[in-house]
Amino acid sequence: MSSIKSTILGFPRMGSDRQLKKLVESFWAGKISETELVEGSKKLRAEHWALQTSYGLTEVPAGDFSYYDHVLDTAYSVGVVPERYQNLDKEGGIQAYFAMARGLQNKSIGVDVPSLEMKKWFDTNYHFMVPEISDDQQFSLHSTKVVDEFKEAKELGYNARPVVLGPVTLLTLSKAAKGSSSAPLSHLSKLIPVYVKLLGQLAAAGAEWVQVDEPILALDLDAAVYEPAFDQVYSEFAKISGLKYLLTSYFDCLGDNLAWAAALPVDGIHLDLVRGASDVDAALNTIPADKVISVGLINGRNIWKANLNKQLETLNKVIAARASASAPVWVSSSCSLLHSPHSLKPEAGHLDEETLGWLSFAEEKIEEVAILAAAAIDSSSVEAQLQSNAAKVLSRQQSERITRPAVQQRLASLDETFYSRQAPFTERQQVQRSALQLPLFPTTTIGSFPQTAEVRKARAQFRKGALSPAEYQEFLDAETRKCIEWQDEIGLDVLVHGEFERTDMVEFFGENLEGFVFTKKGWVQSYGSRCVKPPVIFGDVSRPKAMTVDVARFAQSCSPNKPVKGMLTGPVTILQWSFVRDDQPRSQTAGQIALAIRDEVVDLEAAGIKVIQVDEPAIREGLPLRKSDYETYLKWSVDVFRLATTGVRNETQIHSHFCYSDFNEIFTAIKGLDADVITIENSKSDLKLLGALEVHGYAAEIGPGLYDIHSPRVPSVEEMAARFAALQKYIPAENLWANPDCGLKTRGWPEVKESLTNLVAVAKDARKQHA
Ligand code: MET
Ligand SMILES: [Zn+2]
Repeated sequence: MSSIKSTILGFPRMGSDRQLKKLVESFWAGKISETELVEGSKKLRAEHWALQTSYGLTEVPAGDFSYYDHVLDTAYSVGVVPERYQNLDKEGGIQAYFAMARGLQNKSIGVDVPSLEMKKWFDTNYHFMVPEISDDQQFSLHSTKVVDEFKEAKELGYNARPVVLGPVTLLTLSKAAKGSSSAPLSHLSKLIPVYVKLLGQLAAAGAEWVQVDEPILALDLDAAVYEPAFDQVYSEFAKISGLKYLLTSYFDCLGDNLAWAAALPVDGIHLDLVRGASDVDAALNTIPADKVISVGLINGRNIWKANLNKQLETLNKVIAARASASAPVWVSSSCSLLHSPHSLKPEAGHLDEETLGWLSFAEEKIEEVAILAAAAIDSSSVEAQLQSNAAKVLSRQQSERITRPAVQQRLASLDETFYSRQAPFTERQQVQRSALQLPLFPTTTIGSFPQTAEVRKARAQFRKGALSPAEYQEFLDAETRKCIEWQDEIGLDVLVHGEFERTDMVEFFGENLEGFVFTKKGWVQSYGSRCVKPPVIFGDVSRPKAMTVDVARFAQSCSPNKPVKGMLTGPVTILQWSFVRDDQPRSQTAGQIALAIRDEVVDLEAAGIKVIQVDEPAIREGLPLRKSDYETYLKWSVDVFRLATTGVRNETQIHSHFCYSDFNEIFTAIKGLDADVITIENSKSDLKLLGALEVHGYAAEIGPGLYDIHSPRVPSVEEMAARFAALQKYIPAENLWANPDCGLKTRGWPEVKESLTNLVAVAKDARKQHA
C-alpha cells in the first residue's frame, strides 16, 4: 500500500496574485525585459512546486506552465509555426510565439500579422489557440520548453513528471491552414518523430514518467480512425528506453474509447472520476494489472470542497480491485487545476466563515488529494482532517442559506403554460408590427456602448465612496441620455441604454440576485493574460427586487419616439459563466435563474418597455462533449429560456443574442427558443451561418452581425452592404435586421460613431433599393 502516489495533472499558472498576467503584460508594453519575464516566471514555477510538495504530494508536474496557452506551446515546440510568423525571431526569441498568440503590429519593422484563431477548450471557458496545419506541413523540434522546465525542477530537487499535450489531440484540435485541404490528422506520421526526439531529450535529462494529455479521448471518436492513430503513436513512444507514460483524459468518461485505450502500450491511465465516474467498473475490468491507474477524484473544475469520505470509498474500491495488480494506484485531480482559482487564503475576511468552509480552490485541492492518499494508506493518520471535512460538507448540506423552499416549490409547480407565448410567432409578428411601427430592415445594436476611462473611473470612485450613490446615478443617467440621443440622431431604430452601470453581464445580475457570492481573488485564466472571476452560485436563486426596471424606464424616457430595449442576461449564460452548485442538477439551478429573469421581463413590460432582449451568448458553450448528452441539454436550455421570456403579451417583442461560437450544430434549438428577433455573430464566418439558414431555414426575425466588433477597424458602407445583400438571398426582407456582431463596450467612441453611421446608411440604401 505504501506505493500509493499523489499528484495533480497541472497547476494554475497565473500565481496567487495574477503575477503572470502582470509579467507578460509588462513585457508586451515594453516595461520589462525578456530576462525579467523569464526570471519572474521561473520564480512562479518554483513557488508552485514548493506549494504542492508542502502539502505532501509525492509527484509534481512540470511543463504545465505557459506564458499564454499550452496548445500554442505544444504547436510551437513541434514547429507548427505558420509562415507569416516565421521571420519574426532570430535565434529562439519569443516574438513569434507572442505574435501567434495575439498578433503583431509594428509599423517600424513593417509587420502586421493577426493572431491564430482562438477556440474554447472543450466545454470550459478557457480558450486555446488553434494550430494551423498546411498541406505541405513539416515538423521540427522548435523549442524544448518542457525539457527546460523539467531540468529547472530537477535543479530545485523535484523529480517532476513532464506534461505534454499528445500528438493525436494536438492534430485533432488543429485546423487546415487557409488554402490547404488535408485533414490535420493525416500528418500524424510526420509528427511522431519530432515528439520522439523531444521525449528522447526528456529521457536523457532523467525524466522517468511523462504525462501525455489526450483529452480528445473524452469525445465521441471514430474508432476505425483513432484506434490505429493512437496505437501508432504510443507504439513508437514505447520504444524510447527509460520513459514511462501516463496517458490522461478528462472532462468526461472514456466510454467506448476505454476498451482500446486501455490496451495501448502505455504504463498508466488517468481517469476523470468526477465527470467520468461511470467509467470506474469498466476501467477496473479492462486496464491491465501492470498499468498504473491514476484516479482523478478531486474536481479541477469547480470550487466546492470535496466530500472526502465519499471519494475515499471510490478510492478504496479501486485499491481493493487492484490488490493483486503489480502496478500501484495514484490519487489525483480530475483534470488540471488550471480551471480553479489559486487559493482560498485571500478570501478569509472577505467571505463569511460558513461559505469559506464550503469552498476549495487549487491550493486546498492539493491538500484534499494529499489527505485522500494518506487516508488510503492509513485513515487514522488523517482522522482529524477527514472529520473536519465531513463537518463542512454536512454544514453545506444542511445550511438554511442554501435551500429556499418557496423557490423550489415555485419551480416544481409550473405547468406548460409557463413555457410558451400566448400566440405563435406569425401572429405576434403582426401585432408587434403595428405596436412598434419599425421601418423595413430595422437597425439596432447589441446593448453595450464604450466603457470609457471616464465610466470606469466613476465606477471606481463610487466603489471607494468618493462618489455618493446619488452622484453616481446622476453620472450614469447623463451617460445614458447622451448615448440614447446620439443613437436617435444618427437614425438607429431600436435603441439601447448602453449598459454603463454594468462591468460584466453576469456579475451585474449575480450581484442583484439571492444565492450568489463573489470572491475577492477567485480569478481563473480565460485566455492569455485575461482572467475572469466567476460568481459562485451557492444556493437557491431568487430575485429580491427588480434589477433593471429603473434604468430601463429612465432610458425609455430619454427617447419619446423610438423603443429602447430592456437588456437582460439569460439563464444559461448566467449559469455557464458562474461556478455552479453541485448539489442539484444544473438544469434546476438554471430554472431558478429563469424564474428570476421571467419576473424581471414581466416587470419591464409593465413599466412600458416594448422590446426586451435576453442574451444567451453561452448557450453553445454549454453543449456536452458527448452527442448522446446533447438532447437532454438542449431540451432544458431551451426550456429555461422560454420560461424566462414567455410571461409577456404578444405585442412585446423578445430579442435574443448569440455570439462566440459556430451555432450551426444547435440551430434547431435556437429556433425552439421562439424569440421574435435574434441577433447573431456572423461577420467572421459568413458562409457558415448562411449554410445553416439554407439547411434549416429560419422563420422569425434575425439580424446576423454586419461587422466584427473585436477590432477597432471601421467597416465601410460597401463591405457591409455586400454582406447585407448576400443575407437577403437567404432571409426574407421583412425579417432582416441590421446590427453589429456583439456589444460595443470594448470599443472607443470614435470608431463606434463611424461604424454605426455606416451601418445605418447600409440599411437606408437597402430600403431604397427594395422600394
Ligand atoms: C457577449 S454578448 C454581450 C451582450 C451584451 N448585451 C452587450 O452588448 O455587451
Ligand atoms: Zn455578444
